[in-house]
Amino acid sequence: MTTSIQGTASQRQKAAPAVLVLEDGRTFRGRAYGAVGETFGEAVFSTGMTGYQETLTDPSYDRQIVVATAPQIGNTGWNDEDDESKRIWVSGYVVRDPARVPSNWRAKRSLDDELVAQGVVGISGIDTRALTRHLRERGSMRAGIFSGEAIGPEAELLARVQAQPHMKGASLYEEVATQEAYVVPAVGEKRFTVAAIDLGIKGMTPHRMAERGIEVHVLPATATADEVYAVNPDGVFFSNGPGDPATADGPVALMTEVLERRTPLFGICFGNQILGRALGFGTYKLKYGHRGINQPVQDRTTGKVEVTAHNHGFAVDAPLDKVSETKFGRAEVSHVCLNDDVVEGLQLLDQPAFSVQYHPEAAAGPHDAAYLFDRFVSLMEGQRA
Ligand SMILES: NC(=O)CC[C@H](N)C(=O)O
Repeated sequence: MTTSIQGTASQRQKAAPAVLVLEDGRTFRGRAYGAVGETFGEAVFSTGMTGYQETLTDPSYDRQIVVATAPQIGNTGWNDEDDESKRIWVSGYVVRDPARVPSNWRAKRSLDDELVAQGVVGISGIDTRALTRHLRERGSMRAGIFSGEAIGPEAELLARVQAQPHMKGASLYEEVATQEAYVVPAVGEKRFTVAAIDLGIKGMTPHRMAERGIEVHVLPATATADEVYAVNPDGVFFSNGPGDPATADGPVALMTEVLERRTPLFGICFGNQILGRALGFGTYKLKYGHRGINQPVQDRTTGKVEVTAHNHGFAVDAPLDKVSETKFGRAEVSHVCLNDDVVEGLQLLDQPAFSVQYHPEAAAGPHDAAYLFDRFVSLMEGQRA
């Protein structure tokens, strides 16, 4: 049977006018979507055709206004199963054509209603193709969405957007990470224990480990090495997370201790950038980043190409064409994005540690990269042997 939800929140609010103001002065006028009010963040575009529920609840999107390039959003409503964390983290949502009647067997409410319930301000009815081309040409930039009574004179709105902090230099992981440690039990027989440092972890990540017999101890971003080793881990994991990796000095110091102890290590996204830094590489901000679920990546260790899920605005600056000597031995770029040659993975050759810039947990996204969790298991098995 199909559940359909009639009468969305924007219909109830009679779609108040709304405006998106970019920091370079470009504006887009549309209608309120979700909560009515105002919000600020870095405007970025995501090319995923599906998976908006996972995108909106991914903590790595903290303080970002996400533009959906897919023109129709909300068609499958909102369910009680696909959240990647406890709440929506995007600071704003920009869509072209919201579903008037969402329909899916798992839907419990409309996306619009969920945005209202969580107080997330959005805008609909704008030319998202023109906006995306603008961001691609000029780069991701600060923006504000104003709707209803929040719409004031444009010069004032622009001045407020321009007064917002930049994403470069933003330290955000502590504001999204858990305060309390918790355990995700292994599914079936327990084979390994992993300490997972939560810098904005997505729910699917411990789940992908748990289904491989791993008991996952998720620890706060501020965990110390003593707290990590108190769980007696076979491996340590560093999660994805929001903000500029150049600010993550605490996690870099913790990872350095883990590397010194030669504990098997795996990092995803922010975790890859932290490994880059721990090895002595720099990080930099991409012009408009990679966000979507169809990005081609080559695993240079096997030559295979995989289609992968991405959400990153920063990247590691490491040489693609040679093995680097680091303080933890030889390191190489293991994965590269075939669209633009951005570093998508790192691996150490003299000790068990690796990371990827993209999302093998693939929520939402293709499952091509799930083998990386098996690689982590192999490293832990190797250490025991
Ligand atoms: N998903 C992530 O972990 C993102 C990492 C970092 N905040 C970036 O934008 O590059």
